[in-house]
Amino acid sequence: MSEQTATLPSTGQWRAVTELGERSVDLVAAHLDRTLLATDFDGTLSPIVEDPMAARMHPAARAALVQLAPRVGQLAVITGRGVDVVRELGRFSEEPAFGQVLVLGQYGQEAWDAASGETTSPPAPLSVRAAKSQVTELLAANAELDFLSGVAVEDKGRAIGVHTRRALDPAAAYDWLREPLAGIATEHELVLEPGRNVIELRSSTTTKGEALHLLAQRSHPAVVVMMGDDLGDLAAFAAVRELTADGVLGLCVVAGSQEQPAVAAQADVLCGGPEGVAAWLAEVSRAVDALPQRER
Ligand SMILES: O=P(O)(O)OC[C@H]1O[C@H](O[C@H]2O[C@H](CO)[C@@H](O)[C@H](O)[C@H]2O)[C@H](O)[C@@H](O)[C@@H]1O
Repeated sequence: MSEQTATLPSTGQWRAVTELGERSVDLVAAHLDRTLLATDFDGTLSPIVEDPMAARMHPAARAALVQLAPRVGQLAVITGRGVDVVRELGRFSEEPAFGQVLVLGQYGQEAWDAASGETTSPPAPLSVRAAKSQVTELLAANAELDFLSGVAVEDKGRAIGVHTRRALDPAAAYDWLREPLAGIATEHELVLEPGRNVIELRSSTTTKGEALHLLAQRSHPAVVVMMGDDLGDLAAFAAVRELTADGVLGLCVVAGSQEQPAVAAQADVLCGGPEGVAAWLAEVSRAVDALPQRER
């Protein structure tokens, strides 16, 4: 990690880390109608909370996106969540400004297109059911281990998330669970996806990087922005660099956190949490408003 990314900006602040990052606000504002603005949900738009179902988009991020969404080339949410859940938590259907948003869920396995109202969701393999039973048995069989108390299983249909945030000792629970969960994943040919206080066992090998490439093929953007905070976003940040090599202006905006410090190394723009992401989006929105009418 460079010196630039070693220190996180304070909550609600952001800092340019690269030369492109320095120009990020003006670049996106100037090319807004040819920008693919892609974002992760949890930890990026939505502050991390203990109960996954209590996650909500930060009001300042929502306000900025409502301003930008009707004018941006394509707004897309690429998330580990299922599309139905993220639609509900993000209240995307309620807001007319989000009428063109695309949501790619479960790392690109599911899709919801707000414009057509169409949801694509292939059937979930049965192996996930069997894996869930084994995880439940594993937790029950080790109930005497105090540090595991509070571990919760999230059923996402085609994946399960084993959450340690509310465990008595989150770090100990996470470390202990890694090996048996890896064994269960291998047995059922599932992918092990580590994240912030969560270990997911998922049935697809698709990545957020592949999802971002598909979006770019569809919208032919001049600028691609990916905003994320977690290990699952690294593939999308790598895709931004690949698209940059193909001549697109690619920007990685990282919602920095103490929980996942290594992700900061990918940043062109490093933000102090989702509040910092909201501040960067708000600045882009102000820069768009400041442009002469004919350039918007
Ligand atoms: O790709 P994302 O949109 O970032 O989704 C990744 C996972 O996010 C959720 O878990 C995370 O957020 C929770 C709510 O703030 C938090 O309690 C948990 O510790 C985090 O890992 C979600 O529950 C998972 O299904 C997503 O895959």
